[in-house]
Amino acid sequence: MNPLKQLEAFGQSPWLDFVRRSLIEKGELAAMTERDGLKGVTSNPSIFEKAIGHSDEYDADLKAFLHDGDQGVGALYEHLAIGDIRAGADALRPVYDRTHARDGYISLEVSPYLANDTEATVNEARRLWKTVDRPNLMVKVPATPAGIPAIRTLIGEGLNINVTLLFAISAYEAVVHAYIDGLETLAKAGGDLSRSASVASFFISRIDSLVDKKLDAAIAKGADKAALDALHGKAAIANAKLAYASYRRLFSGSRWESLAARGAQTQRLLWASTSTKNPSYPDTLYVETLIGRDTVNTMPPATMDAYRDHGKPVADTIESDVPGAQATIAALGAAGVDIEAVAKELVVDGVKQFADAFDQLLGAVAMRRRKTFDGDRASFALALAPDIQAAFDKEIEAWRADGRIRRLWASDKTVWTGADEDHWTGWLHNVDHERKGIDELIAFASEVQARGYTDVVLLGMGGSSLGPAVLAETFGHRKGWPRFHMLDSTDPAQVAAVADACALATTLVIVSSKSGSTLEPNIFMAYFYDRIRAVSGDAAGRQFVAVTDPGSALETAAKEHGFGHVFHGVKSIGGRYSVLSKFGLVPAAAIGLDLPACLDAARRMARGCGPDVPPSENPGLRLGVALGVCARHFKRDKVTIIASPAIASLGAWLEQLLAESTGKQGHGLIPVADEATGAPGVYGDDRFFAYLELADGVDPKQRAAVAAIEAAGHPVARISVGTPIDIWQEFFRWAMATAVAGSVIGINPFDQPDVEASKIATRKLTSEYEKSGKLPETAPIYSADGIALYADAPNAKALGKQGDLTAYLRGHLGRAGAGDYVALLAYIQRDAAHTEVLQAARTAIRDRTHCATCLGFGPRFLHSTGQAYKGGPNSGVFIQITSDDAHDVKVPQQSYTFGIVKAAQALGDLQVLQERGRRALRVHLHDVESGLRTLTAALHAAIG
Ligand SMILES: O=P(O)(O)OC[C@H]1O[C@](O)(CO)[C@@H](O)[C@@H]1O
Ligand SMILES: O=C[C@H](O)[C@H](O)COP(=O)(O)O
Repeated sequence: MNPLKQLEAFGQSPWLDFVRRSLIEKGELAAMTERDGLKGVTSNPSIFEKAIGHSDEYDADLKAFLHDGDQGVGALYEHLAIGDIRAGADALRPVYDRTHARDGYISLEVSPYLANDTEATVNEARRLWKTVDRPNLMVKVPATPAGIPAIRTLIGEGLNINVTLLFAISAYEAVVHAYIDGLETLAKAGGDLSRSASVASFFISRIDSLVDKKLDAAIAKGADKAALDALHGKAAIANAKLAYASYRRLFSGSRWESLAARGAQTQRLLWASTSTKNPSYPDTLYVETLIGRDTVNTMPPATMDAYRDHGKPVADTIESDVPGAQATIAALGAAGVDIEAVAKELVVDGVKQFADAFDQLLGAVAMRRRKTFDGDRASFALALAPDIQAAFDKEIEAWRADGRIRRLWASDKTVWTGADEDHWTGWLHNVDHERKGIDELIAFASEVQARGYTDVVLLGMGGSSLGPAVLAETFGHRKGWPRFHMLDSTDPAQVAAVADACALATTLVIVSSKSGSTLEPNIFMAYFYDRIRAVSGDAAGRQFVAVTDPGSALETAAKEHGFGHVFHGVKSIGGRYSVLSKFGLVPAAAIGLDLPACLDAARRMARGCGPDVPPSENPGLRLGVALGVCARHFKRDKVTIIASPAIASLGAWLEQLLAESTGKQGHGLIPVADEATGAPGVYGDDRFFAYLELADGVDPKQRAAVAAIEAAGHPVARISVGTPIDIWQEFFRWAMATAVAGSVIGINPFDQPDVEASKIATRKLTSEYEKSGKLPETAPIYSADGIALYADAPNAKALGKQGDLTAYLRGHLGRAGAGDYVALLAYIQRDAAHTEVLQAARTAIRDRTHCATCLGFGPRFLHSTGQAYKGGPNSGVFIQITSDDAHDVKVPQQSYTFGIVKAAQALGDLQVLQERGRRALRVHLHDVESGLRTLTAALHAAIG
């Protein structure tokens, strides 16, 4: 007779410790119930890892499931695992019915990540129970200190529970008490006790593996070899015998009898971990010795095959020689091996092992999901030199080992500095939310078209304007939709130029400010309202919409002026992360983008970076760790962004995200956007390169330049962006990367403490102006040919007295050394001509000094890179460029002009840079055009 079948006669049920789709689909599982008397199945994360991660049996199902719509990695895993569990349950259903709910179960384990959280375990078990929806499911819950109360609750609710990771008799006894308590609760609630089943999975081989190791260590240290050798391979079986004795004792007595009288089943001991790990032990050791009435032995296929082949069943071996078992445990104690301590260690290790396996499993699913979606078009690769790679790997492992990505998604502020970061993580979850509410925006888009707007102007600063600007530049003017303009400058010429470029009677104005109190959008709004009122009269307000956080002053003003719409932002999303909320979506709607497609792309990345995607497969996390590690450990903090021409505008958005988020407390990333790409030799060792290549718009020269940079050993992140719509993926990827880099660097990536300093200085200057009618003046350190130079005492001293402009500039640039960057901060109109000459100067400076270079137009950069320039590392050498304005423009209802505001902003900015001990020189041009020519000629001469 098949020895497996004989076990039944001895009161033991053989279960299979293995799951695989083909086993069920091909009918093998059902066949085993006949052939081997198989009565149940157990699974665990390691088993699913082997099944799903190492076979292609699930590929077709995964593809089909994804074909119906994008899913997160956790959902994909569950789809596959639950498919198997349901099919397995159905195959075992005849056994369940035949044994009247005593046998015929299949087990599915709750996520091992929750092993130390009672409430989360309870919720997860309930969810799985409901989802699987089979009476012969057992939910596996570990016997950790947090798991035991969960077991009590779940039994009380009538769920079938397989208690896993049991090693200690004390824990086992606590589990039995929890079971009996739970049954009493269930009885009180009128539950059917006879249909409620539970097993207590006592792990066997793992005990021997650890105890044997400890014995070997003791022998190596000089303990009595013969005595200790005799204990090898004995601990687990002895422990099991004592557990079985406890079982007999605990399921007796009046308390139990009254439950039994109501039909309650005992919670059987299930011997798990019964494959022998030490090849010198017989392969059927943990079957032969553990036969007992009312028990289960779950065996992996190899053990089952071995037992079927040469097993020799003997009844009640578990009850033989219990005094001998006690003596073994005592002898182990005398040898310094405390079995309770061993058990504790094994629980911790068991949770870790399953969590590690789960990481691998989810990683494998994530990889398949990515391949299914992206194919070869969208990819992400890091090229890191060996020393950086080693530090990167270490950090990645640290994130994996403590589940930091899950903590990040759970808004655990200790991932960062423990300040108020938990209040600022709304962007993590907002894409789904916006996707659900998309109809409101689609209706708004139809209204924009129906009203026949020719132009749309967005008024806003930093995070409130740069995302929309990327969209407008990337997608261009779409036929049948308004042309897009953006105003984020107080330069009077720029303010007027934007308004003059619009047909004001048919212009839609989007006033975009989260706080609603930012100076610039408010004065832009006043200006545009006046101008539009002049053409549209009292109906002017209808041409305006506001995007702002609920209850802001802007919302109040919008209502007063009869704005067409007020769209709300989300308070827990800071400005620079806000493109994934109405701040990006309202302008996107107004210029005619396919909103569902935008959000689907963003959601794909959000899911790809999800809490269930382990670090090895998580693209946002990997990028963030690379950025953080390079800055923190290798002084490679100049994040140089190179993007395909069609998506080049992403650079300005990335700048504000990276700089304002990370540049503080003397640390951070200095983004370098729109710098001409050069040969490897022009770059210092302080660079990190991010190359965003549009699959449909590859610039071969750029690609070759990046390849040369990579070959020269600089760290490079290569991101392949499939199509322009995929920039929505980049919005999420980089938001995640920034949050992660912030954690690695050790700062709060959601505040901007140093922006406020400039704002305060500016406010002081404008109120002084309102009182006195002028801004404070200091004497220049040099003045000639329509140009004046200003510096505070320390900077003036460092520069010394020089004969001409070129000499001053030479001296100032000479202060930049290895690891420094040079930034041109231009408070002039941002137009193509000005950009071109300043870019040329920038390239020349970079090529000559090998320093990273930045170009910012004021006041725009104040809400972007300005934070890092003041709060980040003191490695900047600044040239501030200001000018007289040929034509100034009045700010309605104020005593000041845009020119005054701009001048006050520049002065305030300079003051703060100087207070922070930055190397800063102000160059004032009396006439912008001729002054710029003189300045750039002098700059070229200074470095020539
Ligand atoms: O949307 P708001 O509140 O007008 O702020 C604009 C910008 O100013 C800052 O608050 C500070 O620069 C940015 O973070 C933000 O994007
Ligand atoms: O329930 C089954 C257990 O998870 C399994 O038997 C553990 O076995 P192992 O120790 O061989 O991993």
